[in-house]
Amino acid sequence: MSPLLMHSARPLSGGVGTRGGVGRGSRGLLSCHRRGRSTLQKPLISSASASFQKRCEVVISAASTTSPSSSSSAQPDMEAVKQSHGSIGENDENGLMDAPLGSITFEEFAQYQAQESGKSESTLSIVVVGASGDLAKKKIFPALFALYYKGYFPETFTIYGFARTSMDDEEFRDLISMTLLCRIDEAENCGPKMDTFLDRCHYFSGQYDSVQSFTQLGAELDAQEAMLSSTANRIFYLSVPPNIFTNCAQGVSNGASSKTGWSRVIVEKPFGRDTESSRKLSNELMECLTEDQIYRIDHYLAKELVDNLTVLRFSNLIFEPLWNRNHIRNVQIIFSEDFGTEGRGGYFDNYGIIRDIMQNHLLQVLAILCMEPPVSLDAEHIRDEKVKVLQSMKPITMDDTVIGQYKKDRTGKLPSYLDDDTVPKGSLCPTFAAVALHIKNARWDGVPFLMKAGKALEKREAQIRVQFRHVPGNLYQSKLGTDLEGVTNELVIRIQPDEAMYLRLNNKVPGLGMRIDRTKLDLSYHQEYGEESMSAGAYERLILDVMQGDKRMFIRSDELDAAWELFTPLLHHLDEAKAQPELYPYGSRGPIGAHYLASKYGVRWGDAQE
Ligand SMILES: NC(=O)C1=CN([C@@H]2O[C@H](COP(=O)(O)OP(=O)(O)OC[C@H]3O[C@@H](n4cnc5c(N)ncnc54)[C@H](OP(=O)(O)O)[C@@H]3O)[C@@H](O)[C@H]2O)C=CC1
Ligand SMILES: O=C1O[C@H](COP(=O)(O)O)[C@@H](O)[C@H](O)[C@H]1O
Repeated sequence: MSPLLMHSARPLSGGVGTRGGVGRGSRGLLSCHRRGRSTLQKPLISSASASFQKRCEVVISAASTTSPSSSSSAQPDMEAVKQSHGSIGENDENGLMDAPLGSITFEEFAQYQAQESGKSESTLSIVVVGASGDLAKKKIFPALFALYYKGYFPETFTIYGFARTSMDDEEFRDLISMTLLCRIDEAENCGPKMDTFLDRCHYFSGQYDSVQSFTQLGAELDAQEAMLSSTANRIFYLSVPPNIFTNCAQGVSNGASSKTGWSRVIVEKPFGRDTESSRKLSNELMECLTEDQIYRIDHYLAKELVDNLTVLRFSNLIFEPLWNRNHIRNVQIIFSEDFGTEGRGGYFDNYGIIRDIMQNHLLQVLAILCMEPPVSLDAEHIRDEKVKVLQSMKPITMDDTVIGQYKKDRTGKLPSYLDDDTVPKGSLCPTFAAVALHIKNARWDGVPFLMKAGKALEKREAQIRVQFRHVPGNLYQSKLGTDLEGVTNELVIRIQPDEAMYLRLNNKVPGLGMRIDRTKLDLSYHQEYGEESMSAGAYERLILDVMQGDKRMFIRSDELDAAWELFTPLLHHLDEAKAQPELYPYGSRGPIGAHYLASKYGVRWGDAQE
C-alpha cells in the first residue's frame, strides 16, 4: 500500500465520531467527545470529517487506479498541497523532516482540506504539562477558561492536559471543572461557556522523559489541528517540578512542536537553585529550544500594580524628577503570607523563602521600580534596563541579612514549620528573610532598599513603600514634632490584597488654629475602577502575552543570571555556615531582627506602623 493510502486510511478505519480505533487509549482521531454537552466542537469536527472523508475517497480511488503522480484526480490535490506547504519533504520551519516528496501525510492532507474550506485563521493548541498538579488546577486551567470566556482565544483552539496519571478525557474534565469560575458575571452564560470550553479539553497520559510520549501527543495534536486550520500554533506550559523541565523541553522539541506554526514553551519557577544550576538549566533548555521560544514566568510581573509601575513612573510628570537619591530616603518591598508551607513543605525546604520569593518576585519589582526610562516599551528595551539595575547591585552581606523560621503560635494551635511531615527534622530552611540591598549607580547611590518576605505571618500582603526625605528647613517643624523622618511623604503601592496606591502627606486639619495631620491621597482600585477591574488574574495576563508573543513580563536569560549572581553568594554562605534562623511565632510580625536591620538604616518598616 502506498504511504498515501496508509495515511488516508487511518481516520476512515477509526471511524468518524467514535472513541477508539486511532492513536492512544480510548480516543479516536476524529472523535467528537461529547455526551450531550457539545454545542460547538461537534458540528465543526463532523463537517470537517465528512468533507475530509469525501476528499480522501477521491484520492484513494485515484491512487488505487493510477500512481498519485500520474493520477488526474490526485495530481491537482498534491500540487495544491505542495503549494500551500512549500516543498513537502524538505525541512519545515521547525527543522523537522516531513514525509518524502511523492507521499503526503494525513495531517498535510487535512490541512489542505481545512484551507480549502476557508478556515484560514490559525488554530491554537495549549498543552499543560503536569496537568494533574496543584498549579494547573488552581491557576492555569481557571486562567485558560477566563481567557476563553472573555473572548481572547481564536475561534478554534484545543487544550490538552499531559501528565503521568491515568485519566480519560471525562475524568480530566471533571477534575478541572471544579476550579473553573466565571469571575465577571456568574449569570452570564457561564454554564454553556464552561461546557464548550470543556469540550475542547483533552487529556494525554504520558511520561515526561519519553520522546515517544510527546511524539504521540504531537500526532494527536496534528490530527486535531488539521481539522481546524492549515496553521497551528502551540503553547506548552511546563507546570511540573523543576527537575523535569529539561526532559519536557526535549520531548516538546523532538516530538510535539508544531510543523505549521510557532511553538512556545512556558517554564515555571524555580529556574535553578543558584547561578550554576540556573545556567545549567538554561543551557539544557537552549539545546532544544531557542530563547525566543522560552517564556520564563514570574507571575508577580503580571500583578496589576506591578504592571502599572512603568505607567506611574513614565507617564506622570510628578514622580520622575523625585525618583532618585536626592529625594528618596529608602524603599521597602514587603511580602507576607498569613499561612505556612502546609502541603508544600517538601518543595519549599529545598528552596527557602529567599529563592521562593526574593530572588525572583521581589527583585523583579525592584528592577522595574529602579530602572532608567527604557528606549521604548518594547520587551527587549525594558529588559535591557532591568538587567542594568541588577548588574549594578552591591553583593549582599550577612550584616544586611536576617533569616527566620516560624514556630508554633502562642496558643500552640498553629503548627511550626518543623511540624510539617514533609520537612526534614531540624531543617534550618528560612521561612522569613529580610535584606538590605544597594544599587551602585548615579541615581540610587546611598539609598537602602529594604526587602522582607515571610510565611506564616500576621497578614497576607505585598506592597512597595517609597519613603521620601524630610523637607529641609520645614516651616512647620514646630507643628510636626521632633521626628521629622516619621512625617515624610510616603508613596505606598499595595500590590495585594485590596489593590491601592496612596501618598502619605501632611495636611492641615480643617478648622480654627493650625493642627497638622498625616493623611492620605488614596487611590483604591476597588472604589475607582470597580470589582471588574481586578478580575484579570496574573496567569490570564501571562498566558495571553504568550499567545501574543509579548515577552515584557517574562524573564530573559541574562536577567535571570544577574538575579542569581546577586543572591547566590549569600545563599551559599547561609548553607555552608548552617546559619540558624531566628524563630518567630506563627501569625506574628516576624523576627525582631528585621526591625534592627531597618533601624541600622534609621528606618522603620512602614507596614508595622499601619
Ligand atoms: N503550586 C503553586 O502554587 C506554585 C507552583 N509553582 C511551580 O509550578 C510547577 C508546578 O507546581 P505544582 O503544580 O505545585 O507541582 P506538583 O507537585 O503538583 O506537580 C505537578 C505534576 O507533576 C507531576 N510530578 C510531581 N512530582 C513529580 C516527580 N517527582 N517526578 C515526575 N513527575 C512529578 C505530577 O503529575 P503526574 O504524577 O500525574 O505525572 C504532578 O501532578 C513547579 O515548578 C512549581 O515550583 C510556582 C508558583 C506557585
Ligand atoms: O511563587 C510563589 O508565589 C506564591 C505567592 O503568590 P501570590 O500570587 O499568591 O502572592 C507563594 O505562596 C509561593 O510560595 C511561591 O512559590
